[in-house]
Amino acid sequence: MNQSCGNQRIAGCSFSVHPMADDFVKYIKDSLSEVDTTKVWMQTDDVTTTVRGKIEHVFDVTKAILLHIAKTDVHVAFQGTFSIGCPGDFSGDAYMNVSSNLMNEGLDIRQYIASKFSLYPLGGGEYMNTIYKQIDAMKEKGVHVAPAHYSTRLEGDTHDIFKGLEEVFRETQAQVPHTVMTVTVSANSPSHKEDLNE
Ligand SMILES: Cc1ncc(C[n+]2csc(CCO)c2C)c(N)n1
Repeated sequence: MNQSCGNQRIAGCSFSVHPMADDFVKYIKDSLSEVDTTKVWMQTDDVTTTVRGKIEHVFDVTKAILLHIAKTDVHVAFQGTFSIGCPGDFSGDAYMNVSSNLMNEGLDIRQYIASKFSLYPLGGGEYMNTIYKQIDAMKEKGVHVAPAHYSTRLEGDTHDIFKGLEEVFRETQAQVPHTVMTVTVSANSPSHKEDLNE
């Protein structure tokens, strides 16, 4: 299958948001319709939404959907699987021949989140070195980094964390044929003592 267009491969994220509110359907539907998704291929079903396109737009859209819900102060969980180079994926040319300027940069709010991410560099050799290098790199990106079982915990502002995750994903995918990264986020949790909005 054709995985590339020009010299960029198609990336994607399959994700769910879970707003902890009685009217969760409205939170989900509003966020999906109000965020600008014109630069990604998008499909929603009862389990997840999948967005596919250039790396920068996949991260821009997923971050914007999370922020759109979190800015209302509702407690929301996000779970996403980012992937690039999947042998089964194919390129949607319309979404690769777009400019790199982001469609949702205007969401200029500070939102504290706690997060855990796991990186899976596939098809390369020294996968643990790649992972350790990227965890170390994360420590230079202005977010709090702590070890966790099977993942690495990140705490900080949503923009800083998503920027860090995008850089980790981008650098890893340049080194191995197939990269998968899972990300779990909790925003506005009653467990959070620190909140950058206050
Ligand atoms: C990002 C995202 N996409 C899809 C779902 C699945 N889902 C659960 S309730 C609902 C609205 C009613 O159809 C949908 C689409 C989700 N949770 N988060």
